[in-house]
This record gives sequence, C-alpha cells and structure tokens, in this order.
Amino acid sequence: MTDTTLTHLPALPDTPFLPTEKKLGLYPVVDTLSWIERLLEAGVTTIQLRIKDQPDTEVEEIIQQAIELGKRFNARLFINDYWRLAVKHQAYGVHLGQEDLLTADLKAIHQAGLRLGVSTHDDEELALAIAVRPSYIALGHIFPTQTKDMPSAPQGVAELKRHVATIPDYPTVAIGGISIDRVPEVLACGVGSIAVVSAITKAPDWRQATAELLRLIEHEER
Ligand SMILES: Cc1ncc(COP(=O)(O)OP(=O)(O)O)c(N)n1
Ligand SMILES: Cc1ncsc1CCOP(=O)(O)O
Ligand SMILES: [Mg+2]
Repeated sequence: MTDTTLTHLPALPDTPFLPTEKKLGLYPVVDTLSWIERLLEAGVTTIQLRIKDQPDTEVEEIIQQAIELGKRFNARLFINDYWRLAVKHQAYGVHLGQEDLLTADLKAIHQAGLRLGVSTHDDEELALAIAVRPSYIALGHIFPTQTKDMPSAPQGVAELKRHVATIPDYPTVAIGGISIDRVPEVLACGVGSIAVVSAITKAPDWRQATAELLRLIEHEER
C-alpha cells in the first residue's frame, strides 16, 4: 500500500458507515455454518464468516443461512469478502481488506445499510481506513499466526497500543495470533474487541476456550 493509494479509492459515501458497538467483545472468525451456530449458542454476539476463494454460486446458500442464524440470535454477523452476497441477503455487516477497498462498491454497501469493518496493518493502511469512515477498524496481525499467510511482520503490542490511541472514537478489533494467555496484554492496549480463529477452532475444548475468552474479554472489569 503506497501513499498514492488514497487517491485510488473508489467513490466514497457522503456519510460514515452505520455505527456498531464501541466494544465488540469476543469476535470469532470461522469458516462454516456449524461453527457459527455452535458459537452463537455458546453466547458469542459478534462473529465473522470467512470463506476464502470460492465462486459466489458455491457460497451463496451458506452465506444466506449464516445471515439468518445471525438474525435469529440477534448477533452482529460480518461477512468477509463476499460483499455483494452480504448486500443481497442483508447481512449485519461486511469485513473488507485493503485490496478489497479498491474494488468494492462502498457506496452500495453503505446505501444498503450494512456496517463495514476494515483491516489495517500499518500507518498508511490506517489512514486509508479512516478515509472510508468504517464502522470498525481491525488492527493486525499482532502476533505470528498459522492461520493466514502474512507478507509483513507482526505488529506487536506496542504498535497496537499506538494505533489504538490515534483512533479513540473508532471501535477497534485486534487480530492475529491471539491466544487465551495473550488476551490481557492485548486488552491493555485499549482495544474494544479481540478476533480469534485458532484460539477457538484449534482448542482441545472449544466450549471451555470460548467461555474463558468471553469471561476475559467481556465479563472482566477492564
Ligand atoms: C476482524 C478481521 N480483521 C482482519 C481480517 C483480515 O481481512 P483481510 O485483510 O480481508 O484478509 P482475509 O481475511 O480476507 O484473508 C479479518 N478477516 N477479520
Ligand atoms: C484472518 C486474519 N487476518 C489477519 S491475522 C488472521 C488470522 C487470525 O487467526 P489466528 O487467530 O488463528 O491467528
Ligand atoms: Mg478479506
């Protein structure tokens, strides 16, 4: 991402994206309907469906059902990448990466009343995200992760803290390599939410891991 990228953004909506909770809490990122259902049943209220690199026709039914589940549980379900299908089936929100920002129809997402979350990795990407005025800003990866190939180095908690301090009015989400034992130091950076994949999906006991993450992130005094 270069400085000139700001000028390459497509047409932006005239107003900010709809707001979401300032503290989105525990935010599991999962790739199946069964994970969505079991985590909503376990009390999760912010969640993302992240399916990678499938044709729209392959994922439409799953996305539609995930959105229905999210509504049934009154949860904040974000759809990663598939913004057209998210608009078509009226998801709560969409999560987009920096590259997606250059091609997605942000005005259409905004006009349809969907919330928008945006990924950032560094100062330039943060500036671009702020220009879009999304519903939340994600920061990461914070620690090394096995879940996604990352071209850059992990940010670490010092950089996370610095970034969070520059956007006090935005809901923030930290992501990447966050295990249960790292939650306290991540929360200490002032983030309102922690997104995890493997801390839940690779846990020996996902129920116990989810309960512990909910307790640490949402129920403990901060
Ligand atoms: C909460 C959250 N933060 C960051 C990401 C990463 O999104 P993106 O950069 O679009 O990469 P992919 O997830 O699409 O591989 C995310 N999904 N969720
Ligand atoms: C999707 C994504 N974006 C940045 S890191 C990451 C993966 C996070 O997974 P984990 O919590 O297992 O490190
Ligand atoms: Mg994406």
